[in-house]
Amino acid sequence: MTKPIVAIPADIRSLDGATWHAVQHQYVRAALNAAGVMAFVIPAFEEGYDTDAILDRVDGVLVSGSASNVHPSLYGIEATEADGPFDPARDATSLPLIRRAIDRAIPLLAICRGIQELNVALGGSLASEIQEQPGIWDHRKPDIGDRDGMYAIRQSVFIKEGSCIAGIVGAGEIRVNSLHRQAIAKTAPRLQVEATAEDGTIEAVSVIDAKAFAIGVQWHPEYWAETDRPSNKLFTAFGDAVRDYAASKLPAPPAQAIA
Ligand SMILES: N[C@@H](CCC(=O)NCCCC(=O)O)C(=O)O
Repeated sequence: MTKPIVAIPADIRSLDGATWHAVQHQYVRAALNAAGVMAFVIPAFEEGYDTDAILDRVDGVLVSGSASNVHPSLYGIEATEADGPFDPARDATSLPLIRRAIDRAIPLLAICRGIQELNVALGGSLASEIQEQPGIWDHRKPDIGDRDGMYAIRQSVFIKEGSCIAGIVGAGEIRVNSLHRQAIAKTAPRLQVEATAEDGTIEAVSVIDAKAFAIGVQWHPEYWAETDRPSNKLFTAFGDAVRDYAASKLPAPPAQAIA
């Protein structure tokens, strides 16, 4: 069997006066080296998308982090300038992709902006500038020039006993990185909380009654997926689910001819 393929929805970025559909290398690298799957970058369009045409051709969906925020109008809040930056094309692409992947039992791993999109896609809401709330830590990207420093593992997360992630990395404390200023506020009805930080911030969720792997994490397992044990286990489990889904689509072998 050839390698299964995961779709990674792109961000819209401007570079050299041109518009790019972009995905950071760390997601593609983790998909290939830790999950053992190929990745297709899915362009981001505000209109005219055929979500099922994409999902017909892939075996999983990996929703990446990004500096942009989900538009607040998508969870019933009027946006201000301070809620940005926005990426309406990514919102319009990834939210339906998430909903349909869950409906179709296609494995889904949603990271950072991805867990926020998963929550909004299923009817939840987000809190902004969480570090300004009493008792909430500063979860933002550290002000450090090099990427290993930005993505350094520096925070504890507590995985709930009996959760899906506990079945992959074990229950209890793991150490993770953190690069976000928003977090889940109202948890979508179809999501269960799998892990929290010490300050109560929701760090991981799974889809209740999902027929396939359907997990969101607020941290970045992709960055250290080749070297950090919990990060590697998450990506390996995602890869296994993607392989199982790909195998389930193969035609049944022909019945043995009776001699
Ligand atoms: N809206 C989010 C975005 C969180 C996120 O995905 N962070 C990754 C940052 C990647 C980068 O800056 O390159 C928020 O909560 O801030």
